[in-house]
Amino acid sequence: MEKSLVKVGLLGFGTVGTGVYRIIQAHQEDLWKQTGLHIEIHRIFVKDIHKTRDISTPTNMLTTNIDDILHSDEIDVIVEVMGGIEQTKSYILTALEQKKHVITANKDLMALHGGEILSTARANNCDVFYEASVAGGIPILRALVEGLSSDRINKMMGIVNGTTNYMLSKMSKEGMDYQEVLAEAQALGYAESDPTADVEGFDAARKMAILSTLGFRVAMKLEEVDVKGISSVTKEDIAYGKSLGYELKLLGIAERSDSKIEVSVQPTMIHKSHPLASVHDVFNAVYIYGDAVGETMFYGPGAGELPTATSVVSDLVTVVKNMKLGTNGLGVVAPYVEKQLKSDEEKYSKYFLRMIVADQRGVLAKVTQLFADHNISFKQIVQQPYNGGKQAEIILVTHTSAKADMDQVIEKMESIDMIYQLKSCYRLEGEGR
Ligand SMILES: NC(=O)C1=CN([C@@H]2O[C@H](COP(=O)(O)OP(=O)(O)OC[C@H]3O[C@@H](n4cnc5c(N)ncnc54)[C@H](OP(=O)(O)O)[C@@H]3O)[C@@H](O)[C@H]2O)C=CC1
Ligand SMILES: N[C@@H](CC=O)C(=O)O
Ligand code: NA
Repeated sequence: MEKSLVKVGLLGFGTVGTGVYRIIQAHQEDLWKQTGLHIEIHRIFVKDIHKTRDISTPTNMLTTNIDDILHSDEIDVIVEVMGGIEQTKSYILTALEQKKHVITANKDLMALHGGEILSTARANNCDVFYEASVAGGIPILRALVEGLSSDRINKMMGIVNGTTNYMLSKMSKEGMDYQEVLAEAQALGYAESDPTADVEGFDAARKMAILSTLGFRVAMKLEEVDVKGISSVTKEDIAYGKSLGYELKLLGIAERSDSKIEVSVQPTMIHKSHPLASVHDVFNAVYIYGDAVGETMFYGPGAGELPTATSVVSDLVTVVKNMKLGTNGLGVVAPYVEKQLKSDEEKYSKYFLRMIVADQRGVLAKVTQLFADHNISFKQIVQQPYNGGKQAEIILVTHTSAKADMDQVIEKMESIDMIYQLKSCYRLEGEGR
C-alpha cells in the first residue's frame, strides 16, 4: 500500500528543534500540497525530559532513549538538531544503516565527518541534507548544488558568522572596543558563554570547508582552511580602515585559479563599494563569482529559531518529494575534482598594514625598500604623528602581492631598528572587482 504519512524522528528540541516543530505544525497543508504526503513529528529525543519548555507536545512524544527513534520501524526520516560531534555522528550513521534519511543543521559534524556520512548515505540509498549548517536561513547550499550547478565557481567570499559580524558592526558604527562588544554579544545570546569558536574564526572555517567542498566539488578538509579570528582586532584598526574607505569584516574566502585552491578565514578590509561591506549586525551573506553567471550575492539571517528551521524543513520537503518519486540517495554527489592546494607563493592578495616607526629622516625610504625587495609596491601611504609626535604611524595599502613575500617582509621588519611595531596587517578585498 502506498504511504500517505511520513514520520519524522527529531533529535533535539532546543532553539532549532522547536522551530522545526512549529513550522511543521503551522504549514501542514502547504507541506502536504507540495509533497503529496503528510509529515508528522513522531518522537523527539532530548537530554532532560522534565525540562520546562515553552511549547507543548502530545504525551510520550519526548524520549531520552535514542533507540525509540533509531530502531523504530515507523520513522522514515531523522532531523538532527541536537549538536555535538562523536555521539551525534554515531546516531546519524546508525540511522542511515537503518535506511532512514537524515537532515542536519550541524556544521561542526559535517565539516569534520561529512565525507563519511555522505558515503554511508550513498551506500544505503539515503538522502542527507544540511542546508541549515551554513548561513542558517539562506538557501546557499541549494544554490551551489542546484542553482549554480551549470557554472564554474571561481571565488566565494562569505560573512558566515553572525556573532562576529555583530561585534565588528558595533565596533565600526559606535566605536566600541572589543571586550565591551563581546560582553554585549554574550548578554544578547549571540555569542556563547565560551565564544572561542565564533571569535577565533573556527565556526566560520567549518562553514567555509562545507561551502568549498560543494562549490569546488573537492573534498576540503577542515584543517586545510587557514584561520584567524577577530580577537586581536582593535577599534583603531577599524577607524583607520574606514578613513581610507574600508570596512573590517571576518571574511571566509575560497578561491580557485588554475585548478589550485585556497580557503581561509580572516579579518579583512573590504572596500565600501563592495556589497559585503554593507552586511551589518547578525546578518550573513555569501558573494559568489561564477565564470558564466558573473557575481551573485545571497543575504539573510544566519541563525535564529525560525530562519534556521526554515532551511531544515525545506530539506525535509526535498526528502519527502524524493520518497514520493523513489529517488532518494540519487542526488548525493561525491566530490570528484582532484584537490590541489595553493602554496603561499601562489596566494595573491592586497594588504592593509599599520605600523609605528621612528619619526626620522629616511624612515619612509627604509620601509619602501624593504617592501620593494620582496616585490611589493604600494597603492597608498599615509604618515602621521604618533604618541604626541615622538614617533610616526604609517598606514600602507599594497598592490597585489604573494603571501610568501608579505610573510618575509613581516619577519624582516623585526630587524629594522627604525620600525618599532607592526600594529596590524589585514588582507584587503573588494576594490576593482
Ligand atoms: N541556534 C541557531 O541559530 C543555529 C543552530 N545551528 C545548529 O543546530 C544545532 C542545534 O542548535 P540549537 O537548537 O541552537 O541548540 P540548543 O542547545 O538550543 O538545543 C539542543 C537540543 O538538543 C538536546 N540535546 C543536546 N545534547 C543532547 C544529548 N547528548 N542527548 C540528548 N539530547 C541532547 C537538548 O535537550 P534538552 O532540551 O533536554 O536540553 C536540546 O533540546 C547545532 O548543531 C547548531 O550548531 C545551526 C544554525 C543556526
Ligand atoms: N554562532 C553562529 C550561529 C550559527 O551558525 C553564528 O554566530 O553565526
Ligand atoms: Na543555509
